[in-house]
Amino acid sequence: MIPTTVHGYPRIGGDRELKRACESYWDGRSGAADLDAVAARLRREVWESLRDAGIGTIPSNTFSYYDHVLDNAVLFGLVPERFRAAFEAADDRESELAAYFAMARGTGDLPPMEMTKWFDTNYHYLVPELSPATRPRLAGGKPLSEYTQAKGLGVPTRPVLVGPLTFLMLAKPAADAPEGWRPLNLLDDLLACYSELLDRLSAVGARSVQLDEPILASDEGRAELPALEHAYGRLGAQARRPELLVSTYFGAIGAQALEVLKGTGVEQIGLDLASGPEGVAELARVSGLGDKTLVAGVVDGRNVWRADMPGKLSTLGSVLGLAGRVEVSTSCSLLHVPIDLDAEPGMDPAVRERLAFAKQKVDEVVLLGRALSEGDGAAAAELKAARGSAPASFTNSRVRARLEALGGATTRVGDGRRTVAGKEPVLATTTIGSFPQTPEVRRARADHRAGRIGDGEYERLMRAEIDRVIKLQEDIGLDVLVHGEPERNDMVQYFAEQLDGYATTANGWVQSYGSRCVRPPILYGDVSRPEPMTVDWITYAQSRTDRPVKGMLTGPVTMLAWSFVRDDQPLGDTARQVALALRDEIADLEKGGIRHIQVDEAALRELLPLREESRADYLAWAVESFRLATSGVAASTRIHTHMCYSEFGRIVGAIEALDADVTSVEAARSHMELVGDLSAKGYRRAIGPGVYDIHSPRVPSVEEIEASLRSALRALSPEQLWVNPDCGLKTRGYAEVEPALRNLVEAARRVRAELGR
Ligand SMILES: Nc1nc2c(c(=O)[nH]1)N[C@@H](CNc1ccc(C(=O)N[C@@H](CCC(=O)N[C@@H](CCC(=O)N[C@@H](CCC(=O)O)C(=O)O)C(=O)O)C(=O)O)cc1)CN2
Ligand code: MET
Ligand SMILES: [Zn+2]
Repeated sequence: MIPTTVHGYPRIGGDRELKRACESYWDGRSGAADLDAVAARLRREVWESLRDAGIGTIPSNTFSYYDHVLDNAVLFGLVPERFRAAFEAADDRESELAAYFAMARGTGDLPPMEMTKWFDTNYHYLVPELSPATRPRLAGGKPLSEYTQAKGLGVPTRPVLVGPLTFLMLAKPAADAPEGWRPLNLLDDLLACYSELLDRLSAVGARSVQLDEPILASDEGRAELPALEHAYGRLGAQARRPELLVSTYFGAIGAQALEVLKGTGVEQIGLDLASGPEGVAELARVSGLGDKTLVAGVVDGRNVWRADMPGKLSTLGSVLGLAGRVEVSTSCSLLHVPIDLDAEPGMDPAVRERLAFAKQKVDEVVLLGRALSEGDGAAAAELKAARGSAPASFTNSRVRARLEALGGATTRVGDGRRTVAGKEPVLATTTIGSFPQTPEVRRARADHRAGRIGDGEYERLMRAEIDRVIKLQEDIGLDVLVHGEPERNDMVQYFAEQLDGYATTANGWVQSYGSRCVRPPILYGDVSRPEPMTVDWITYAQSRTDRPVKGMLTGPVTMLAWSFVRDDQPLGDTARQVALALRDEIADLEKGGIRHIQVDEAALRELLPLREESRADYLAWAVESFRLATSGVAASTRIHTHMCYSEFGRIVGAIEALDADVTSVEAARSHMELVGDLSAKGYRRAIGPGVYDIHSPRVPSVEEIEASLRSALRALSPEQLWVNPDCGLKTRGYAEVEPALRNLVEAARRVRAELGR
């Protein structure tokens, strides 16, 4: 029998039980015991469903209350200094959980750990903060207790940990670390802790342990081959330990890294054989893995398309002779896909029959294992149900003809766009778009969806909300207003619901960070806009005030990044179709009298390829599609854009090339690093480096915001500087948002006064 496994499984529960349990615990509506009980049940459900599906080796420790990188930091006592006392003092479950969630979410006085994207996915992890003073130690027992829980249920499992190299390379030096010191300097100390843990896991009976090293798919990871060799040389040579699976994913790792791993004592190597042909080629280049096990990641863990079974079988066939043993697997954890397609009975069958969510992917893995061991005959019928080519109805020739005709005509007629002076005050204040999605707003949408209220009533409620948000902003004294986005369930899904070529799900939730989830839409065919999407809402908001209201749209890159996208044409072609729809929307907004239009490219940095060699091509289509969307406007119309996530250093050129007048960016959790990046590279447009972190419930003081503004002004001219939070306010409550924005406006006023403006 060909063995099977998966690298990980969604942990939120089919009905988002984990989200509800956490939020209820945070609100004080339930206690630690309730939360732990939900968690134990969710873990059990995953293990049992994998077992019942016929998966051979089942992973454990893939569960997390908030984030698995945070869990790994806590496991090894790598807690930021400001949380240390509470962490060390925790002596019962309540205080332990309080210390854990404080790191993730912050407290009244303490800012949370920085959050950033997990490689090129929409999942966020918490960034460990390390310094030479940090002493790793085996401080927790989560992998042990989860292993034991599963064993008690009769399910032997393979505990999963973030590998030492990936963990250290994703960490950042704490503020007090000396210049030039790298977290990787802690490798030896940390390896000692992994060793101790492996020893203990072996003692409780674990047969194998999975160490995830996706960093090897990036250029940074590939540059650390000596560290790789050292780490796995050492762990591999350990006497008492379970078998080691070093799992790599999000791309091929290069023949050199593979050669290094092959030379160590680890028994199993996991390779991503789904993201391209390189994986198999590299395996051949190193002449196979000898007697090691190849965990062959053939079923793509990141998209929702059904696997091409004959193709997968042929890939598996080609690697069978290249390892001592081959285990069929997904390319990565299934964390990034929704749980069950069966929860989507309402979806268009023509689309639905082409899809596989986590549960269906598990079945694909099992089927491949069977077909491989018993010959294709055994599973012939199921194997034939391969995807086939897309039906003609997914194509829209009008869109294709229009794009063809437009060609490369995407230059803006810009004059004076870059001088802010005269149009808005210096240090103009604004927000990123969304205001709190209150329980009332969400309930109205749920009622509307369920037919409990009609279109008229829903529209009335949303307009009332817009009235409130406009009034509040006038009262606070913001310069450029927004309508608050109350009518949007999500900034991507909302548009996908109105575009042809896109399907949306009712229950296809995927974790984004902590308890926050999204339902990524599915872009399956040519995209077009049957009618205006936002014009009524925005023009309504503008009719309620004399101040300018910004229209809000989601840009092409972000529409793709946060969706599951067809894989039968280059992403750039798909982006152009989305851009064309946005171009029409922008023209309609302009016709409606809207003078500021923001096109969010929140995910521009996130989608940057992990390998340098693919970046220029990506940035070219990313910039081109943004300009296709925005270049139709008059010179007097202001184009804004917004990007989440810092570390813009390497894409400053592309940001400049977007040709947006004003760019607002996340900077609060990463302490204005980016302002330095931008000014060092000669960035001259207007920019709004977020002055406070919207991911935390903390209200920033006037003085704190003033300090941020002064620090930004060391690198930017007053004309260039806009003042705004670092992202949308949808996840916050009014109790925090109102004082925070009042402080923001006051801080801008004081700094303007200081400048005599
Ligand atoms: N797609 C996407 N990716 C993103 C972001 C983003 O905004 N969108 N932002 C960045 C950070 N990530 C985020 C991800 C999710 C959320 C978020 O707020 N998610 C909401 C759900 C948003 C949503 O879809 N809301 C729907 C459904 C809400 C819902 O759960 N309704 C209840 C019923 C509610 C009631 O009766 O009161 C239900 O269905 O059970 C709506 O408002 O219509 C959540 O998890 O709570 C925020 C940021 C990066 N990536
Ligand atoms: C995740 S980026 C968010 C941008 C969007 N306009 C908002 O304010 O919510
Ligand atoms: Zn944002």
